[in-house]
Amino acid sequence: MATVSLPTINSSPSDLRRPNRRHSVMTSISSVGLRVTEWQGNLPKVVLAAPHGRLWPRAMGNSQRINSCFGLQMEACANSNLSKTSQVVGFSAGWSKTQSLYIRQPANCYSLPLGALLTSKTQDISSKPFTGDEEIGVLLLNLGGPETLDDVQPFLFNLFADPDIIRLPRLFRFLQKPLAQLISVLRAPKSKEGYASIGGGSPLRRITDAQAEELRKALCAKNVPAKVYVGMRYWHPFTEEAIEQIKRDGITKLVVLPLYPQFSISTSGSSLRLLESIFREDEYLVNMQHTVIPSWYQREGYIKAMADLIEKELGNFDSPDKVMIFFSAHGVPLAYVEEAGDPYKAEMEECVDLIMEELEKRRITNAYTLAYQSRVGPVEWLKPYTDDTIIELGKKGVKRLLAVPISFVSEHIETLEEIDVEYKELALKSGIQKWGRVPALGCEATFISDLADAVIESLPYVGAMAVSNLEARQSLVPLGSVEELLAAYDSQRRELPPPCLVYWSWKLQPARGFYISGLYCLRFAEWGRWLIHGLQCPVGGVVLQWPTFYKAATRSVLKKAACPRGNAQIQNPHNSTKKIIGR
Ligand SMILES: C=CC1=C(C)c2cc3[nH]c(cc4nc(cc5[nH]c(cc1n2)c(C)c5CCC(=O)O)C(CCC(=O)O)=C4C)c(C)c3C=C
Ligand SMILES: [Fe+2]
Repeated sequence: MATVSLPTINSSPSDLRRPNRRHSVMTSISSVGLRVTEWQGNLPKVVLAAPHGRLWPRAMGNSQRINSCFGLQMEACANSNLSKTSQVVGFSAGWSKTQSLYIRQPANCYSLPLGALLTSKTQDISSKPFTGDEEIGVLLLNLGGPETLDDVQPFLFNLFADPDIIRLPRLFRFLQKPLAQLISVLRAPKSKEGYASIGGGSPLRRITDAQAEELRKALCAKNVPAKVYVGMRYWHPFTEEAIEQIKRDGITKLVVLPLYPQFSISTSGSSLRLLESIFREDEYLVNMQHTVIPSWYQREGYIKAMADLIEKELGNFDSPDKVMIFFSAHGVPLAYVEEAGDPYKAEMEECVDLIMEELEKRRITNAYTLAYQSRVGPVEWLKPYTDDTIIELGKKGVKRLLAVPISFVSEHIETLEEIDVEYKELALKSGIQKWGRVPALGCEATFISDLADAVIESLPYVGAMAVSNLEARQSLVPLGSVEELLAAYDSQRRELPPPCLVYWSWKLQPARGFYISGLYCLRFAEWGRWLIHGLQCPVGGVVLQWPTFYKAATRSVLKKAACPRGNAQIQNPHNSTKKIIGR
């Protein structure tokens, strides 16, 4: 349990007009899924992202999920008189692989009163036009794609230069750009072939621009005039360009909406980290009120829109009920999920469950499966792989397959080339007789309207004061400012079991009498990496960073001590003092 101090927030009309960084921090605290569970004296104890029902095997399904919904509900009721001023927040951020960062409203809770709140909240807000001094902006974050074949290599360079895509140990970060240059040059020919086969470039910019325009119209129709911006991570229009435009337009309230339904460190996480660094350096942005909708795969509108598309495509098969529904998600390296705690896999599995539940309500009970595509490089990625699964299904005698791209809402190279060409060919070779593919959502009306609702529901929390109505807060989509979102994300990694003892002494006497002795300090750092934070050097007092040298040894010692993911108690070999390293 760690505590952080938060500034006291006093609300006044001028505070509301003039955005204040502290407000933004407070908003995010309320938005990322922190909530008061009990009172310590007159201070609320706020717990981050309580466990919620997810990933129950479908056979266990509904009853257990509903229990967890009631858990949320009961807490909400018990604490509905939350103070407007919070000064100390205790983080108790238990994290497991199947937990996600944010409190969310499982879709099958919509029939509960909490769900009713969600709907009425949206209506309340949208019936009042947003007028006055506020300039509302929505920033859509996306990956970006090369528009011509000449763009392919520099696009790939930008992608591989991102430390959230190729995650090097800190000591080797200086190699990031040379490595990105090398990999991008080596990969460019293969990628160019792919882009050439889909018309010479990625359609992503065109589609995302169209989505932005449709979202603007949908917001306007719901009485919320807003400007909608597109910020791409690896190609034009870059996020930095979008931010410049946001400043020129004098936006005072910004909703950040990644166009990835599920959160991953490598996609939304990377874009948010970039935003965090841009925000930090810019006076205007530091003071601009903002909030983030980190993932939205569980929204009813999105789930229904996906189910509509699947239902429609099933209709194109001769025996729709005999079709295997094949969800294919973009993969990530396994270490992202297993070591870095990326919620991507858990969110993906829950998303598939929710879509299948929606289909079941429509009496569509087809067999289905989920696999991961598009792996790059030599490391292990999330399994099962799409290609292996197709071959296996063919062997098992499956004859009809409907591919559903699930991690992305626009057509792009991985739907148009990888699924439509490569996987289809593989499927036909493997014995599948009829192949179909669900289109990406694009500008589908139900989907855009739901995105607009998500934005509208988030508006009261953009730079708002601490929220007094916890139930209302919980009925919203999960939100948070970039800064706090990431802080919460990181803090969860550091919630560790009790410490165990680790002792090392290390001596090195290289040439020229240079003498380093004593491993001094070891800690379990963010992203699940073991980092050694310094080697004491009696000669000259130099502190060296040595992240990888002891990694394997550390693991094995901690494993022996039955503390495989615990924090460590370090004994200084020079003076026998002990130090608990961790949070
Ligand atoms: C949820 C979506 C995505 C995740 C997760 C993701 C992770 C991820 N991707 C790479 C490497 C590449 N991705 C490439 C293209 C690409 N990736 C996504 C989405 C996700 N990536 C999209 C939508 C696109 C296509 C954009 C377009 O131009 O249409 C590419 C380039 C294409 C190619 O050469 O295959 C690479 C490379 C990694 C390493 C990664 C996780 C660590
Ligand atoms: Fe990718």
